[in-house]
Amino acid sequence: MNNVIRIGTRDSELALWQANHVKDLLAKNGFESVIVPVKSDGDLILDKPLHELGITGVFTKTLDVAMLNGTVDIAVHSMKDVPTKLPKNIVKAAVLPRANTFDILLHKDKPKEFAKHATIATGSLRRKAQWLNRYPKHTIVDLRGNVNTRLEKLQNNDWSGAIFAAAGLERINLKPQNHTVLDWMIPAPAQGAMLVVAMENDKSTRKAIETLNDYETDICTTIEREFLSTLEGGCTAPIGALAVIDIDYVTFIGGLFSLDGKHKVTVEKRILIENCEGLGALCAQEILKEGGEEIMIKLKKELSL
Ligand SMILES: NCc1[nH]cc(CCC(=O)O)c1CC(=O)O
Repeated sequence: MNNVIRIGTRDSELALWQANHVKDLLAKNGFESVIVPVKSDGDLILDKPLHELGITGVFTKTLDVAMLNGTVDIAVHSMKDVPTKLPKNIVKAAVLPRANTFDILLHKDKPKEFAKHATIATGSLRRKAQWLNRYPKHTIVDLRGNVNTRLEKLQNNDWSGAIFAAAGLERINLKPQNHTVLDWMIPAPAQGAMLVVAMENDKSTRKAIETLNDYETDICTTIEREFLSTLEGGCTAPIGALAVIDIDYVTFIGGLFSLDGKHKVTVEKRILIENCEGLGALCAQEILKEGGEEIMIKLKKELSL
């Protein structure tokens, strides 16, 4: 490594905030770094097809390529966007302390009761399935784009509300007036956590980045992502998982939903942290046994996973 760590990031407001956050934390620990926004896949050329390098993530592939090409030393990601299997030669260098894990609903009308025929916007199958499970008569419309784009679309449509990750809104300093924290909705595995990845053989960079690792967030997100990978759901399937540590215990809740929200299987466990190895896989196995297998088979057909 040259002494200045090059931080690769996408150029959305949220991504830039996260990269700058890592830069600040590194500075506190005595490491100099510089932000390198990586724009589009267009100008990134590799000598092998992406799948041969194990690159699969829609949100992360641009930065993976930049790292493999040596344009940047590390990449900062919203951890929930990162496929559970990292590309060849790229490793987890640190998991940062977690922010708010919950989803929130932003709505135009007063919170009270949701109208019988509310229309809720979200592009996430996990959010859609859980919303329809709770409010079967509501309509879900698709909403995509980065956080700013989605907020704009909410303003310009007559939807009752739209669902966001609280962490994303808080990071770009948006505190909307009418909102409801959806504490009943199981978040995406690793929601609210940031992952810093580096090249496996870049020992000196990894040593610097490791100083940022948060032990508890690392444990919790490992369990959640193990749950996800055991279910073989990928990052788009309607699967939620949340592990929380209090003192010596970890409490895990995981759920698998059918796309229409009609079927759900959930699992909840509380165990001593020292016994938590394999907890994610164990809970996934339980889900599969208790009806999850049928949901997964149907899902894989519907999503062509
Ligand atoms: N897939 C988009 C995405 N990736 C990470 C965040 C927010 C930060 C986080 O959840 O950790 C968001 C926005 C959202 O889900 O509303």
